[in-house]
Amino acid sequence: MTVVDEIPGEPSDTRGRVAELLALREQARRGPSDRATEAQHAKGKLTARERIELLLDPGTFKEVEQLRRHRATGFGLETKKPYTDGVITGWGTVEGRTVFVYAHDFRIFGGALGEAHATKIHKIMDMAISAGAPLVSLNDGAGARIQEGVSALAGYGGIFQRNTRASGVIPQISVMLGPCAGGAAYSPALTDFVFMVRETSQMFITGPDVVKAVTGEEITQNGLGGADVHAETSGVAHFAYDDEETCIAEVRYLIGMLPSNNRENPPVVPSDDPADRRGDVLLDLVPADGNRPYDMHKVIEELVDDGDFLEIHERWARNIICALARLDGQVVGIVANQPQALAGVLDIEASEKAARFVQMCDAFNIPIVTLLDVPGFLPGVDQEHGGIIRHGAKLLYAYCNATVPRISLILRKAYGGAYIVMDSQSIGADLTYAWPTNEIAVMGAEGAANVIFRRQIADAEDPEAMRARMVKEYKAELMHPYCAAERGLVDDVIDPAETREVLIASLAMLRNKHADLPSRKHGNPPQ
Ligand SMILES: CC(C)(COP(=O)(O)OP(=O)(O)OC[C@H]1O[C@@H](n2cnc3c(N)ncnc32)[C@H](O)[C@@H]1OP(=O)(O)O)[C@@H](O)C(=O)NCCC(=O)NCCSC(=O)CC(=O)O
Repeated sequence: MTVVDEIPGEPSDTRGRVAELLALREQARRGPSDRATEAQHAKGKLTARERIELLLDPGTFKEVEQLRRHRATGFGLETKKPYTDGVITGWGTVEGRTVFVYAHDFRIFGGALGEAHATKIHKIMDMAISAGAPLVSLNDGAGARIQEGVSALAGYGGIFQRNTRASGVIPQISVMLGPCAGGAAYSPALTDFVFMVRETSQMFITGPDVVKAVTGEEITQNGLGGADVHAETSGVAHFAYDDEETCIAEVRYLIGMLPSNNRENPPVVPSDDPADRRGDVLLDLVPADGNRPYDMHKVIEELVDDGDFLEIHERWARNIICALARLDGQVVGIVANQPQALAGVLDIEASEKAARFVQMCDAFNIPIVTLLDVPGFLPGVDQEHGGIIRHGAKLLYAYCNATVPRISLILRKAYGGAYIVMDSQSIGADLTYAWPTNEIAVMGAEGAANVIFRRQIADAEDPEAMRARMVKEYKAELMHPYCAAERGLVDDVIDPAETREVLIASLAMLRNKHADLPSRKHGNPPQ
């Protein structure tokens, strides 16, 4: 196919030229063939343009480089030069705010990335960075375009470099809507959020065939890198949905919670939910007995505007909850231990999950509210050998580095290192509150008594009675909020029913907080 073949006749005037342009545009818009579109639909997938229509406000999409074609030769490429080169790029709006987008067109070379395709993506990324607006990638591509060899690989490099440069400057959201292998999987890993759709999207560095050849393991594409695997086991995906429509609707919802760039604050949505609404239900929701589990989701629901929150990494590392929500219309990031999963302990995965979330909130001017009910870090050989020290340090580092408003509330227990890590006053929380059920201590009473009263217990006539007495004494002496309150380590002990009002008043006070870190190229965070 040549350009000349496609231009009808010899247009002699401007109207003729415009007709020619419209014909070319229509050809680019339609894509390769109806058969290819039917094949895409038959796989349960939408086309790139249908996806863009779902993502953006109706009629707002402005396409860039629609008439771009590759100039590669060899392997028959010189006769196959489709417009767009397999990726549709441009911008539009989501709820009236500018958003940039690129979408692989699987109908063209399986959405595989060649040189022209890559440079289109580079351009749209540069535009998004310059304009200070979020970038959404709708991924459905087979990785590097094999026929273009090293040029395709270099094209990926340019994307990765821009992803990294844009990190913390504009929100970057990757939506996985097809098989994404090799190079196609690295870019999403560099972005802020990864969305996947069950059954139709996969991410892996090497596919099942290579895995079988190298390790002998037999596995399906979904078993290796499907949405559930990445949302529950690897943590690569933040969100997983059953269909593309729901997935893209949730992307729009997320964008509504984020600022356009790191120089703006997140959008405020006025709320009818009264700022001083009491939460008496909290008095029964959280048992005073520190060993009894409860669902922290219900606490969050009670505190935030209209009970509405968006949980990130909902099914990975469930012992910690990370969510975006609004308090009196202002977006906040909530980090909360979940006593219902592994007693809310901090382990390797929970530390990694929360560290990335805290970092994201800090980058995008989202105040952080931390709800503590944590028995400590998870002991065990697996955890130690897996590097709990450096993974736990990631969370510590993220909090210590965060300059956004930070408020922490200790609901019940807060023991040892986990207490310090979860945004204690000593690592820079702006305000710390405690409920009367709070217990801040180096460790739980039983463990503490066994260590510090070991001799008295061993020498006693009735060791068990002595142990019980010592535990009781330790609890009475240390395990209540007033030790911390007396030392100024919590700013106030509050009635749980007043928590929403206290948080909202504290956030209002901190709205104009400004803090600078020491001048440096960048820190060297634990990895
Ligand atoms: C992505 C797939 C699972 C999709 O399978 P499907 O059965 O749905 O579709 P399909 O195989 O018919 O492919 C659709 C069309 O896309 C073409 N096609 C597929 N992969 C291509 C590629 N990488 N480069 C160029 N064209 C490619 C096919 O030839 C076909 O063209 P036509 O329609 O003309 O017949 C499979 O195509 C696949 O495994 N592709 C190879 C993936 C890969 O190894 N990529 C390189 C990664 S390495 C990399 O990126 C760098 C690195 O990290 O090392």
